[in-house]
Amino acid sequence: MSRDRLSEDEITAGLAALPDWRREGDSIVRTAEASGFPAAIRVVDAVAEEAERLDHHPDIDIRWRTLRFVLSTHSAGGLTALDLTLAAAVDRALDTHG
Ligand SMILES: C[C@H](O)[C@H](O)[C@H]1CNC2=NC(N)=NC(=O)C2=N1
Repeated sequence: MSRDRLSEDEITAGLAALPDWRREGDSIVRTAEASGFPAAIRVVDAVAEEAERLDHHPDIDIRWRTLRFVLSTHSAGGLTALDLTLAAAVDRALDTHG
């Protein structure tokens, strides 16, 4: 998958399909509450599997059962298609394990 930076139009279109994510500068961010701390860790574990598969890794803040994911492509200095793909994987992990 391309690690080229997305255009503003591509970012807008991508975020339309990811309603739980918001833009924060050169990143996209989602905060979510799991049912408890063990569930939050299961979400992170599932995201870790997918991040390894994609070779693309989120910044994650864990505070008890509140998770905050910050996605950007560090090597590109902004957002790429990989961030949208990883965002969808985070959404699935939260649906399944959160
Ligand atoms: C060598 C390896 O492909 C790179 O270091 C990858 C690993 N995971 C990564 N994750 C993110 N979010 N951005 C990157 O630029 C990045 N680079």
